Amino acid sequence: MPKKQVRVAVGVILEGDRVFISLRETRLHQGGKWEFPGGKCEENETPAQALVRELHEETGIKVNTAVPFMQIEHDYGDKAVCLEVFLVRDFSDQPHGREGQQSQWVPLTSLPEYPFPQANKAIIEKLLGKK
Ligand SMILES: Nc1nc2c([nH]c(=O)n2[C@@H]2O[C@H](COP(=O)(O)OP(=O)(O)OP(=O)(O)O)[C@@H](O)[C@H]2O)c(=O)[nH]1
Ligand SMILES: [Mg+2]
Repeated sequence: MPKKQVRVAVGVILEGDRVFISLRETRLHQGGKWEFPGGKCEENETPAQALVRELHEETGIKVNTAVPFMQIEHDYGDKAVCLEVFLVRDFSDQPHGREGQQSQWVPLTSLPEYPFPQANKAIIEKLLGKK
C-alpha cells in the first residue's frame, strides 16, 4: 500500500542574514538533526494556518507575514513528507526553544555546516542562491 504523505508547515525565520534553527529531539523522526521549526498540518488547516500555530507552540513568536518559498516532496522510506516552506521575516516576540529544544540563530551561510534532514537540502540550496 502506498504510504500516506504527511503535509508539514516549515518556517525559515529570518532576521537580517541570520536564521533561527532548532535541534530535533533524538526520539523524533530524523532526531538529532537540526530543523526549521514547524510541524504537521492538522485536518481542515491550511499550511499557512499550521505554520502560525506551530511556530507559536515551538518558538513563542507571532507570525505577522509568511511568504511561501517552496514545496518539497520527500520519501524517507519510513515516512513520506511534503514540506510547505515559508519565509518569516515579519514576526513579533523573540523566538526561543519553547518546548525545551536547543535552538540558535546562525548565519545563513553557515547552514551547510549543520546536519539537516535530507529533504532540507533543497531549501538550503535555494536560500544560499545555489538553485
Ligand atoms: N519541523 C520540521 N520538520 C521537518 C523538517 N525537515 C523534515 O524533513 N521534516 C520532517 O517533517 C515531519 C514533521 O515534523 P514534526 O516532528 O515537526 O511534526 P510536529 O511538530 O507536528 O510534531 P509532533 O508529531 O510531535 O506533534 C517529520 O517527519 C520531520 O522529519 C524541518 O526542517 N522542520
Ligand atoms: Mg515540529
